[in-house]
Amino acid sequence: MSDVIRASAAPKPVGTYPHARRVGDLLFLSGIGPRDPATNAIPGNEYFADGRVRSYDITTQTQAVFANVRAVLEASGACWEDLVDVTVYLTDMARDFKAYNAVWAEYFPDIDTAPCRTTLGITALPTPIAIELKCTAVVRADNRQD
Ligand SMILES: O=C(O)C/C=C/C(=O)C(=O)O
Repeated sequence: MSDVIRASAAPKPVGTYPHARRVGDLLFLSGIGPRDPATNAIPGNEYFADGRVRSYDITTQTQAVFANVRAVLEASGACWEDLVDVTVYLTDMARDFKAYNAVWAEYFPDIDTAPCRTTLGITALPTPIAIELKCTAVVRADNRQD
């Protein structure tokens, strides 16, 4: 038995999958990117006239994806500190790792409370984004809403 989470403050999924599923204390988030929840625009992207991405700002996208993760956590009755495992997908590891890693350090300054992390370089994501996160959280007992 699991609870389906739909987060109104997070970008609409691009397919038939929920923002998250809660199974007991475990919370599994779907992969999520930096799309703006209100406009669906991708922050930090600039485009050619034909719609291809001309340039992007990985710092802006990393901050935006963290905001989206936070929105899903909050809609699930969880919080930032509940994150235990994060897989990060980057479409250009060589270009973007350093800047993304610096934003990560701002959001998770303390190694003793930061979630586990794995960063993977991949060739493409379903929308023209440069970063996507796949997160798992354990909702603390004093934070549970049921
Ligand atoms: O949220 C996005 O912009 C793109 C992410 C999509 C997926 O993770 C997916 O379709 O599985």
